[in-house]
Amino acid sequence: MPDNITVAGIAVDTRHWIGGRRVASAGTFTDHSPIDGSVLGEIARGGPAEAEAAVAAARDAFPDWAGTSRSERARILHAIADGVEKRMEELAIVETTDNGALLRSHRRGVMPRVAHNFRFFADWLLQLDHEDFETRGHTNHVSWDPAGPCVLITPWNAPLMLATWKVAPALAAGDTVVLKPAEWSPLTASLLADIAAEAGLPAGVLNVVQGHGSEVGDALTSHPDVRRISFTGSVPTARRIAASAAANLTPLSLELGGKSPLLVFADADLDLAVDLAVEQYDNAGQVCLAGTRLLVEESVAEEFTRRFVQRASALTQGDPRDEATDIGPTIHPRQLEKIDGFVQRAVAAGARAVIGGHRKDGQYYAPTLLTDVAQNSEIVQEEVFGPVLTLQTFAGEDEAVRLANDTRFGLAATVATGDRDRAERITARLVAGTVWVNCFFVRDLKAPFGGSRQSGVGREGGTWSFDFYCDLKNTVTAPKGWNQDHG
Ligand SMILES: NC(=O)c1ccc[n+]([C@@H]2O[C@H](COP(=O)([O-])OP(=O)(O)OC[C@H]3O[C@@H](n4cnc5c(N)ncnc54)[C@H](O)[C@@H]3O)[C@@H](O)[C@H]2O)c1
Ligand SMILES: O=C/C=C/C=C(\O)C(=O)O
Repeated sequence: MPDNITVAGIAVDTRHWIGGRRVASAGTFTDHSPIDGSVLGEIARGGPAEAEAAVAAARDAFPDWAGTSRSERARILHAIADGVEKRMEELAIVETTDNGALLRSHRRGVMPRVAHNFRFFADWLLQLDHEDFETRGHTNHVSWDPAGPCVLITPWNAPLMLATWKVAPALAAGDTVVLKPAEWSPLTASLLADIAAEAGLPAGVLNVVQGHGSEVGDALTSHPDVRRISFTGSVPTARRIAASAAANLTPLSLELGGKSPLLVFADADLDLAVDLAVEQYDNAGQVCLAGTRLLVEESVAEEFTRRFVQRASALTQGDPRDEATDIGPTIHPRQLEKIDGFVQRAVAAGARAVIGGHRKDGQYYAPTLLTDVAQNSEIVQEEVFGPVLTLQTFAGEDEAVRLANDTRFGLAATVATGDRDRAERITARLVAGTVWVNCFFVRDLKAPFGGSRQSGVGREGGTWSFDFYCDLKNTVTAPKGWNQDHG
């Protein structure tokens, strides 16, 4: 197997990155581009042996990295961000070729966010502090100690953004990392390994193991030397990981799927509400936070639908490298099958496709809006992870909240209303990790991020990330007992 492939003229190493060295595997898996199904290359296919080697490398590198000063760790994280910025265009092109998301989004939003992930957690580390407090004259001092090797497992829909959202705080915390990117989008994680090494991150502090979750996952998540597991992905995989982690009671952070509602009240700015609804087709709907259930107040439903169809029909679908494209392909033929299966079963059950409802050439799925859907139907209850929205109507706040909360998920919700008091009443009653009012996907990394119910376990972001990736320690010091000479 060749050690490198070339993607749009950019060399990407296809091997693992373990202990500061490139490591091949006997087996490989084939990586395809969703843009046209073409073969990008053969990628090292890790198994238990590579998992073991990567955890050993992370364990060996841990004492030195944990003992590195906060300011030095922050300096290296900023140097990684510099490297990301220097290679921004290459990262954007490789990511688009590998996962099919829009090049313009990678250039303008996603890759800058990747750099920001490193800068933000570097800076947050430097001011991470807790005010000491007293208990009967004793001082309590809280500290965040590095915890050890972390296993980070990430999905394909925003590969480098979601990987670095975990890698950056883990490294800032003084932990070492084994990153397992998704097998449908393995390439930018390999480039990150290069960038981190160039930035001076010591060998073994960041390791990247490629391969199928089913082949390499268990060996990583059941390993007794692993101190934290952070996973972003689907609920079924999360269950397996949690079961595997249970053997060692390894602490877990799980960021999972969603079926988020977008509530449109009659008093909303209807053009804004339509913009927010159309935005849910971003990344061909392959966004965990997507508000895929449009819940619209009866009195404006007809007008909302008219304007929505007008706006959605103007979207351009096609090659994600083209600046004019609004919606690219789905990630994989299997994902396309899955999406179409959901839609065809919904239609068979009585749903009406107002727009879309069918595949297009290649791996593209037409942006779809389904009405006449029952609250307890599969299409309303299950995550499709494709450009498929449902529309239901409600009469009044109680029904809006009842429908919004009536799934097993609780990742996010969006509320469109012109009434501030109503916004407060509604948001207080919604079950969701993030609620956006008259906006969508505005993210501050200081904020807690995660899901309620089956959308996740725990929260990351700002200090919450450090709370997860560190062993918190409280040191209680008595006022007495000091040697007089040393005060
Ligand atoms: N909440 C969030 O922040 C967020 C963000 C993005 C995506 N997601 C969710 O991710 C899902 C889509 O991603 P996906 O299809 O890649 O999810 P997935 O669960 O199939 O895979 C995610 C990762 O887990 C790995 N994996 C699979 N089996 C494993 C096992 N037994 N042990 C260890 N690792 C294993 C995969 O190789 C991949 O790297 C959707 O449900 C989406 O909502 C959530
Ligand atoms: O598809 C899911 C997107 C998740 C976004 C984040 O995890 C984030 O913005 O940190």
